Amino acid sequence: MSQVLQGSLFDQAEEIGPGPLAGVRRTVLGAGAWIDVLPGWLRGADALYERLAGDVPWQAERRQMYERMVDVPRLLKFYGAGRELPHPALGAARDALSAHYAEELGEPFTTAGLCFYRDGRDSVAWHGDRIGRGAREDTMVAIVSVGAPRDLVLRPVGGGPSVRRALGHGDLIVMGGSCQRTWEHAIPKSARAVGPRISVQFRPSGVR
Ligand SMILES: O=C(O)CCC(=O)C(=O)O
Ligand SMILES: [Fe+2]
Repeated sequence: MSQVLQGSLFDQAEEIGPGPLAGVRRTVLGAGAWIDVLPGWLRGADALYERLAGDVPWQAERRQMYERMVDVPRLLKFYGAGRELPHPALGAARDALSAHYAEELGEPFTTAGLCFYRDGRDSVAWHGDRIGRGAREDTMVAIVSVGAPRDLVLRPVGGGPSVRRALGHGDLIVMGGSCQRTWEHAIPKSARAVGPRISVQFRPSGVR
């Protein structure tokens, strides 16, 4: 077993890679939206966290917010279709998801967006992934999380009860159906001392 895995309470797997998808559980959110969740899908998640934290050329970005330029509160790296991913386990995960959802999605997952939440101050504000086709069409966004758990919260556009899932340590969540149009999602800031988390979002081409 590699040095990096020793002392891990969560994940003693020697191989880094996706497990079977048979255990994935669907929750129907309503308005044509659903989420599929499979805790601990990615084996060796602690080791993968270490590799991605160290190897990915993370980028700090600034974005216009009204009149001001502000720091994006997380680090980012986007891999477009056909680009080599920073660890082979991510390609294996993408391909396993593409195979599992082939019939329902009708196209493969092709891109990988990576986010690095350094601590509880890093976050993603409420949004749907609507830069591309997700604004008009049903689609899927599959997210694998490594590192410490952070809450992903979903709420219906226009109000209603929210849905919360703590994601880390190799957990999978897939947002599907109308989820990007009819629901919003966020990773809220946390006042608690939370460890770092990396998420990998797989999307079909043209969804962003
Ligand atoms: O980190 C996550 O799990 C969510 C990221 C997200 O919603 C996005 O990048 O669009
Ligand atoms: Fe998103």
